[in-house]
Amino acid sequence: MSVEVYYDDDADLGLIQAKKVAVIGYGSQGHAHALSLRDSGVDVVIGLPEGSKSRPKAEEQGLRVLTPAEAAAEADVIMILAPDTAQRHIYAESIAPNLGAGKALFFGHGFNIRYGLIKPPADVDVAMVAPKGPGHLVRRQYVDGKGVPCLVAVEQDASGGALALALSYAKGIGGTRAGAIKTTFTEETETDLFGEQAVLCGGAAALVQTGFEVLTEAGYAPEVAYFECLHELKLIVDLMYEGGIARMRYSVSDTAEYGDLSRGPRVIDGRVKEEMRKILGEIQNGEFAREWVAEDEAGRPNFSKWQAEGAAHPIEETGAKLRGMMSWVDRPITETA
Ligand SMILES: NC(=O)C1=CN([C@@H]2O[C@H](COP(=O)(O)OP(=O)(O)OC[C@H]3O[C@@H](n4cnc5c(N)ncnc54)[C@H](OP(=O)(O)O)[C@@H]3O)[C@@H](O)[C@H]2O)C=CC1
Ligand SMILES: CC[C@](O)(C(C)=O)C(=O)O
Ligand SMILES: [Mg+2]
Ligand SMILES: [Mg+2]
Repeated sequence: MSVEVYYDDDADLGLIQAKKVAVIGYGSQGHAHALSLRDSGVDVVIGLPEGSKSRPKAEEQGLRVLTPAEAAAEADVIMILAPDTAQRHIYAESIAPNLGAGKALFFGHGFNIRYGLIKPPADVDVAMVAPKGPGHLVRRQYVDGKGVPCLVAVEQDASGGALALALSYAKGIGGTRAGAIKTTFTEETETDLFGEQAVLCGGAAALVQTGFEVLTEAGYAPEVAYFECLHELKLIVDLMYEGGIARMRYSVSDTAEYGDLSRGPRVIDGRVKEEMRKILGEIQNGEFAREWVAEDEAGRPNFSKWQAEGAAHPIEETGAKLRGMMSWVDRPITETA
């Protein structure tokens, strides 16, 4: 199945420059979109509740901050970049009363549309510009003249120009420098959730922690285990990022490559693949979404417990000590890039 990929030359920045954009939320993605759109010549206003701790951060960057309702009322394009679990409440209270024909509602991830938590009226454009990377790197890459690839999708095209507007927005945050792939809200939501659960966040973190545990429980030094299982992973993944798995295999020793080819499939075996399929099934049938919404409504008891357990894992203490000796590694995340 071939996909359509759009680059800078396929997108007209003038379309988004002609609109007023409200970015609701000023966290990981919100600050990146707002600052990069502003630097791309777009009129941006931020929507945050009174008392939000993000307000001073946005104001320090010279951005105008209103309440979400005021920002939505002023804007032609409303991009919701608040947490997925908060979006339906923000939409009901602040955005829906300020939507009208000719406006566009944008998302950075399709969760609320895919699972029917937000149902916009038929007379507005509904589109998505979803960067395939963490917000702080979206901003850092934009500033460095690079870009993080995006997925773009149109759920409702009331104006007839929703895709062109989404591509224009993607250009404004650097996405079309790397490539914007046209997809659907369903494909973005399901693949994004699968990727972060099974591979990028859940799978990778569990792999690293388990490798560290196996080595330290066998009596090896935590520092050696940290360098082996976490620090070097970035260097190995950098080679994959630059030239695929083949380039990583070209660069490592034959001994490593033989170990990779012969032992890798024993670690990530048929049982792991079957579990990945189950996880995908829970995403597709809505079970994960229902569980996550209920967990959030209950005050996130499991989330908080697991978060604390992760922070207390011995790999964190070892890593903090070692990273403290490498000033170039411990690069703080900022809201300005
Ligand atoms: N994190 C990422 O890199 C990626 C995220 N996405 C998607 O982008 C969207 C935003 O995620 P992310 O950037 O992680 O979110 P964050 O958790 O980083 O952002 C939270 C921001 O939203 C604000 N906020 C919280 N509640 C409200 C409210 N009721 N009204 C207005 N603002 C509110 C917070 O303010 P305060 O400081 O007061 O709490 C903060 O500024 C999600 O849809 C996510 O799936 C997509 C790709 C990658
Ligand atoms: C991988 C996690 C992510 O999907 C992302 C940075 O792309 C997210 O939701 O934060
Ligand atoms: Mg993602
Ligand atoms: Mg995600």
